[in-house]
Amino acid sequence: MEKRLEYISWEEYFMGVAFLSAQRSKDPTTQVGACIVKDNKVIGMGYNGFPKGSDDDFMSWEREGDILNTKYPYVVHAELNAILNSIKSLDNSTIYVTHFPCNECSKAIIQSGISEIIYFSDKHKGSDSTKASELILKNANVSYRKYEGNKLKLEVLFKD
Ligand SMILES: Nc1ccn([C@H]2C[C@H](O)[C@@H](COP(=O)(O)O)O2)c(=O)n1
Ligand SMILES: [Zn+2]
Repeated sequence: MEKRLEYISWEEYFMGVAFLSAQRSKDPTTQVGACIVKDNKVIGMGYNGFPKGSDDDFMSWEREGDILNTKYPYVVHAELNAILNSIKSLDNSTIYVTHFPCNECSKAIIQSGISEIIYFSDKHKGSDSTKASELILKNANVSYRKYEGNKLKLEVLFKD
């Protein structure tokens, strides 16, 4: 029998895990996922959400109004969750993210030892946060590039 040819590439696989992780997010507007990989093994995953133990029904997902009544001061970003959830040293690892990291996450990525970022969306390109990320990542020699896989959709069928 010939080997199966429809298998997905490593890049498609790990970006797929990042997008699957994003599906755990309860943010009604933007779901972000991250997957940290070393030697082709997943060593951390995360998605954006309120801190562990927070009462989801008490917290607000608002985007506007009094800052203290919005989600922004409280939500833990996907990249930081992936770093905090990781199971071993992140030195020279790669983080796959559904969205280009903000400047706060970029700082955490640099400090954790991650050396490469592969992102899918850069919809906030040109914003101050993205500009600051680009500057600080370049300065710290953390490389970043857009996803280059062919797949833009992966179907996961639960079957026998
Ligand atoms: N690097 C990032 C940037 C943002 N997020 C999260 C934080 C929020 O839950 C959401 C953005 O919400 P929006 O302003 O689009 O309503 O994305 C993240 O996890 N990582
Ligand atoms: Zn962030």
